[in-house]
Amino acid sequence: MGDKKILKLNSSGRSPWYHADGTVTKSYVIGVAGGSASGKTSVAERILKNLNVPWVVIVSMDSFYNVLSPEQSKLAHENNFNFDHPNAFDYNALYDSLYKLKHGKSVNIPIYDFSLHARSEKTTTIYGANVIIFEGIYGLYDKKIRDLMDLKLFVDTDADIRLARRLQRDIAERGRDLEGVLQQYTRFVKPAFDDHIQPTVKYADVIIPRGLENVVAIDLITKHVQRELTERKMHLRWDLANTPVEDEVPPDVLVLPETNQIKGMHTILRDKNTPRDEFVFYAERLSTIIVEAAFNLLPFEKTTVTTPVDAEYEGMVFRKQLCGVSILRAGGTMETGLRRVHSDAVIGKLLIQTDPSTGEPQLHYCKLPDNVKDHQVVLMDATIGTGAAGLMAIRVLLDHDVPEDQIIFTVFIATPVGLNVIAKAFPRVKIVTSMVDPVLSKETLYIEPGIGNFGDRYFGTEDD
Ligand SMILES: Nc1ncnc2c1ncn2[C@@H]1O[C@H](COP(=O)(O)OP(=O)(O)O)[C@@H](O)[C@H]1O
Ligand SMILES: Nc1ccn([C@@H]2O[C@H](COP(=O)(O)O)[C@@H](O)[C@H]2O)c(=O)n1
Ligand SMILES: [Mg+2]
Repeated sequence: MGDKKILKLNSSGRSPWYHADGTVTKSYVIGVAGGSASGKTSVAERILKNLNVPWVVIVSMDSFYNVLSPEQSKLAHENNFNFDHPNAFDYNALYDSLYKLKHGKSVNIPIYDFSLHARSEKTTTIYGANVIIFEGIYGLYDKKIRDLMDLKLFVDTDADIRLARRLQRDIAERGRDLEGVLQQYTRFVKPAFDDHIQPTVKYADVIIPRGLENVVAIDLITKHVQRELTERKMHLRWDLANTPVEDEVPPDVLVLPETNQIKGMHTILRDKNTPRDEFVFYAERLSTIIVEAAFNLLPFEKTTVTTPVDAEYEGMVFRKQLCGVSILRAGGTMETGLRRVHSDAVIGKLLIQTDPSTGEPQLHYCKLPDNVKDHQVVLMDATIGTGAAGLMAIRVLLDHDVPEDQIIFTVFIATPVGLNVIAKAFPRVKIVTSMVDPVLSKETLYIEPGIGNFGDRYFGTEDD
């Protein structure tokens, strides 16, 4: 079994947008170059904040410094290694990572430790992105890397201010002393800037004089990127205040017919006074019906069997492998239903937690069978509210090479807004829900009338 643990994702989310013809809307890549301590990292962070769109990541060139030999490491600790020469970086690894990210694949980015002059043990896993902000002194140096960029920026800050800031920062944050910073600066940093970094300004689309202070330039850049994202239809937000509300259920979503039986089960499940054992019974009964409906969408083949009276019966058989993937915890409530319908199904699990204040999802745990791509996947959650957790779960499945049309997403309740978010991003994923609830509260992100916290009611953890 493939077992990945993602400790913390230090970005504001992720996912490129997949189309019905299998093509991907590539991530929007912004390159930020400039001298050391010109404000590249600060500008990248400010753009990320001001953009206010989901799934923006910053990739720093520092993560791609070449690994030093013991001799080079010794020189580095004596401030005698040239970290400012263009050859100090691994451009191939950098290109591979940016290319993968731009095309919706996940990457592990090393985290650099300036005190050790080495990559730390930790890496950050990034699952694709809408916007990638790539920053570093040689951000615009390599042609192949430049060609991945949609927007190229150069931060232009006076040399004396750069030196003053570098002194302060490197002493406070990078374990250096005054003498060492000055020695490194005069010997390597300044000449490299003049000879190699400053000349890359010619590749920039926009020069930002004074970096972070230049509020007007940052504002113009932010607006430009937002416009570009809107044109590429990558403007979906988790902040529902700015999300256009869509009342219509997308045409391809399968909503179970509202029979008395379904309505009766919903009545029991939605009633806050329903005791837990009854809740569990009806949740499992309803999940069985939902999974049965999902099964009808799976590919069956014709087959012939012989009956006990030696007659032939022309029937249908499901020959594919089935994997149920529950979005923990609430998706686990559908597992019994899945097993009742198909006892051979293997189960995968994703722990995705949504920040209640922003509605933004984070992937914390991922356990999927190694060959998940060869399975028909029934993705299970209790509800689709904003659609954020579902989007991330689908993104993770695609990243494990599960074709989009091999995924069926099953839930008890969905909102029109969440259904639209998912259907637009992943039009070939089939969605099955037993009911659609009209309201998703913009304040609390609760579904109304809703069922309450499905996981808590099912697992009996309401008082935890
Ligand atoms: N406009 C600014 N005013 C004051 N300090 C700044 C400004 N911009 C950046 N800094 C500080 O200067 C240092 C260098 O900025 P940073 O963004 O790390 O530059 P770079 O990534 O280009 O090396 C950091 O300590 C940062 O907090
Ligand atoms: N081990 C290292 C690696 C790099 N540097 C210096 O960092 C500068 C690049 O980072 P910025 O955030 O300042 O762009 C570069 O000028 C190197 O001199 C280092 O000191 N030690
Ligand atoms: Mg920096």
